[in-house]
Amino acid sequence: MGETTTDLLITGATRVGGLADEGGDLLVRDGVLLDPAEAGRDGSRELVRIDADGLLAVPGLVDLHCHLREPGREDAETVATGAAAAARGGFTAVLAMANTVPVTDTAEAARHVRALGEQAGLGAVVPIGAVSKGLDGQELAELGLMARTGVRVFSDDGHCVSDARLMRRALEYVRAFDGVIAQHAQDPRLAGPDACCHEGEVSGRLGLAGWPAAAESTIIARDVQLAALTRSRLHVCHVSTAESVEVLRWAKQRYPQADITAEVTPHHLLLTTDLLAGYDPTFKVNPPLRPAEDVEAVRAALADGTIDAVATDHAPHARHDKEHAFADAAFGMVGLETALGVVVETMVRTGLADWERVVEATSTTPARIARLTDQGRRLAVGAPATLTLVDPTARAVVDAADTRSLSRNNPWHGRELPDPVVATVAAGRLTYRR
Ligand SMILES: NC(=O)N[C@@H](CC(=O)O)C(=O)O
Repeated sequence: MGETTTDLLITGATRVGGLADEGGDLLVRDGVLLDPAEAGRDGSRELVRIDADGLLAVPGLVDLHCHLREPGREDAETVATGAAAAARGGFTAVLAMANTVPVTDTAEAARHVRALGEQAGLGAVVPIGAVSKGLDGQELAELGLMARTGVRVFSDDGHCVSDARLMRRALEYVRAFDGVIAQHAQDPRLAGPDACCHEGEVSGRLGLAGWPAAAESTIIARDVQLAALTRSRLHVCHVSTAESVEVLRWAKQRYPQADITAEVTPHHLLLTTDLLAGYDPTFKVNPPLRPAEDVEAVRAALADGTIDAVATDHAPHARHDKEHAFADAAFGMVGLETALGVVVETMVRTGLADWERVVEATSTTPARIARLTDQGRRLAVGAPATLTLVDPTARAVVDAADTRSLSRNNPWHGRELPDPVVATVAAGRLTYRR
């Protein structure tokens, strides 16, 4: 962050992250946290104050998994609008999935996404590199060249790396530069090409083709063993079933030499497959919404650390891709602006997790998985001024039209949820203020 002439003084916040003893005032200058006693000492600097009495100050949120659609589908989202939605959601860094047009499968494509994020200036936009060229699951993409531009997370998300040999080679390859393979675990051979929801009682009643839960957990069972074999880093995207949780719990114990992590989305923490009864394609998502037993299992897994992190899988879609008969509509739902609210609703209000665990799951741990050294840091003097101010009690009714995203495929529309994010500061810059 460059030199500025304005300081930001945040007063009265409660810091989460074992630092309450350092007091609630925070002084931000040139992208760094300073001793608040310095505030106002240098008369040449302007001082902007934020009264944060009653608020929590947490390290800025980091999203391991979102779709920003640029290049190629700027009608659904751009890096700038996605970054604005992220800032409003309390995020100071987001990782942008590779399934753009063209795919982020070269060093140049990765540099382009990063540069678009820098232009937007609303927090870090970090490219995820494709595992396979064109996401076609056949040949490895330029993993090493992308790594040289700073890419550490590789994923074919939207597609499973279903070929076990390619998956093994990808895991072996990324070890050289401490990369991680983020897998969309779903065996494409276990369901037909028409699968559009969870296979079970609801899909049977509605006459829709489904994916069995086993399509997810069987791939995870394979991949954790490949991670152990290669002593590499595996991250499992959007875990959605009870069996997947059981496999992960076993694998983390069984293979301490492997570095296995997993994420869950906000929507899989709260929404169930019953919502499909009205055939509303807003609720069509991949992996699909599951029965209540699965929702309960992923919540418990997030609480006990079997699932390490929350990631949004923000998947904006233009109206003309989403407003179709259920079977024909695009998969995905937006989620950046509501993510923390859903986590508070499902984990904090239920007593399953405290704010320390929320900070771990939404900031510290995702930053570590993505190797972002200037994110997820304790809010202490000398650390990067990258933080989110949170009102732990505020609630609001979600309005899909009230958004910084270009898309409206919002499954929370009309629902009352916690509305915690009051302000976001990314590398010293106020990127959102309510
Ligand atoms: N998560 C989704 O439902 N959609 C994702 C990709 C995908 O996983 O299909 C998208 O890019 O739209």
